[in-house]
Amino acid sequence: MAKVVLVGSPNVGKSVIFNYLTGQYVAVSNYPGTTVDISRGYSKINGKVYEFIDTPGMYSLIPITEEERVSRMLLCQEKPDIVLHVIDAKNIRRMLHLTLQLIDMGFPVILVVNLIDEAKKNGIYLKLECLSEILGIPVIATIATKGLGLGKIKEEVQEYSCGKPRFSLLFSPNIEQAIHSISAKIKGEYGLSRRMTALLLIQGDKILYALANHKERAFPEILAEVNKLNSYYQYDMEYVLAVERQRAIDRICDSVLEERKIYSRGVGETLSRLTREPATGIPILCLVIFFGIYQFVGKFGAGFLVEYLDLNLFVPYINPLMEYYVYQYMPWDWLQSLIMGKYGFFTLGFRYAFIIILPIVSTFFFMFAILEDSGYLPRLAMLMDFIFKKIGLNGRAVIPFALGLGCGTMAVMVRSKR
Ligand SMILES: Nc1nc2c(ncn2[C@@H]2O[C@H](COP(=O)(O)OP(=O)(O)OP(=O)(O)O)[C@@H](O)[C@H]2O)c(=O)[nH]1
Ligand SMILES: [Mg+2]
Repeated sequence: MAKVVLVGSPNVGKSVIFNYLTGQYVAVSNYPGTTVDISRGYSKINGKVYEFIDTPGMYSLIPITEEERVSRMLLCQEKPDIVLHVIDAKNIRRMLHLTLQLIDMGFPVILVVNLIDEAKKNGIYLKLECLSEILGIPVIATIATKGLGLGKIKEEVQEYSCGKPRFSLLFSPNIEQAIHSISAKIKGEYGLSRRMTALLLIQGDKILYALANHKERAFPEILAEVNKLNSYYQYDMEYVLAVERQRAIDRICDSVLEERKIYSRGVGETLSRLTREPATGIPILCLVIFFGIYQFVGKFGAGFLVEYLDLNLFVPYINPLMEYYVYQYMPWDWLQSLIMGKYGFFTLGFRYAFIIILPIVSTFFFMFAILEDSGYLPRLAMLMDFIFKKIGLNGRAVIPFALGLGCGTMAVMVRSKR
């Protein structure tokens, strides 16, 4: 069965596409890091069954987060027949880094340029045939949320014959020289092309170092080559390679980015900027906490609704009805106290769940859904990033941190889900 893996940066629409291709449902949200583990699904295209695999978002092949490690391991171990690299059309300059790395890894890549609608809103138009021509791989434009272009992915998947991509990025001569001599010394199997294995070793990839140390007899010589190359440069090799790759990407983008009209900022864009910048973002955060959480969840949900349900529903109707039926038809004292006693099933269980927990949880999730779907949470994460960086975390930690003030279990659950 042919295996198709969806990879790409966080929040580019991989899971929306996966859901369409397989008819399954995996969580989709506008918060990066929604998918934290791999999901598998199957789809029949023209009578042939394909296995599709959704992966957690990854920015680069050199993993920093646990999610990136999962995706990288999957790519190396599962030997996919096709890799669907899903990218955000708005940020093509940043996104093509991974495309070039995937090509260097030796994978048959199909490039899915998603969020075309958002790119257009930002005045970004792309000549995708030209991009496909330069890279020598199929390039498909999609708007996943509207289902546009997704049928084309199925067509390309079944038609894709793994030819050699036309584009091959050549680094500076001394780097190419080091890649050449390290590749020649590599004898082990790592699920990557030799070139990519050498490139990762040059960049000091820890996972590969540990494996190569174990597998390669010539590891000391490989290490000597890496150190020699490092000594030519002032910066670490990951940075040097990224800069060289970026130059190549900029050249590609010069012929692919059709026009870049700067429209006057819409209301959405202005709001987005205001929520991200500390001078305005922190007062907005205070307003969200005061009105959204304190007034709406605290005063309205936990105060007004709780009291309203108790005084207008339970006290006049449900309590007397329950008392009547229980005392009338249940003659046993123990059963009466089990249901209606001070700590009874009705008194403490049902009544508390209905009049206390339900209004609080409903108003909280209602408010949370608004914050999530409006796109406020990723902006809050960006706003908080500079504070959290000081304690070795990033802005995304704001959610489990805030939840942890109320309930440790929730915080741990959210952390492990995102
Ligand atoms: N406007 C627009 N929004 C999109 C498009 N595709 C996906 N989205 C939205 O982008 C957000 C992210 O989608 P996901 O499918 O969760 O992204 P993902 O790549 O799986 O993200 P991670 O699991 O975090 O790696 C969701 O809010 C989607 O509704 C698109 O083509 N246009
Ligand atoms: Mg996802």
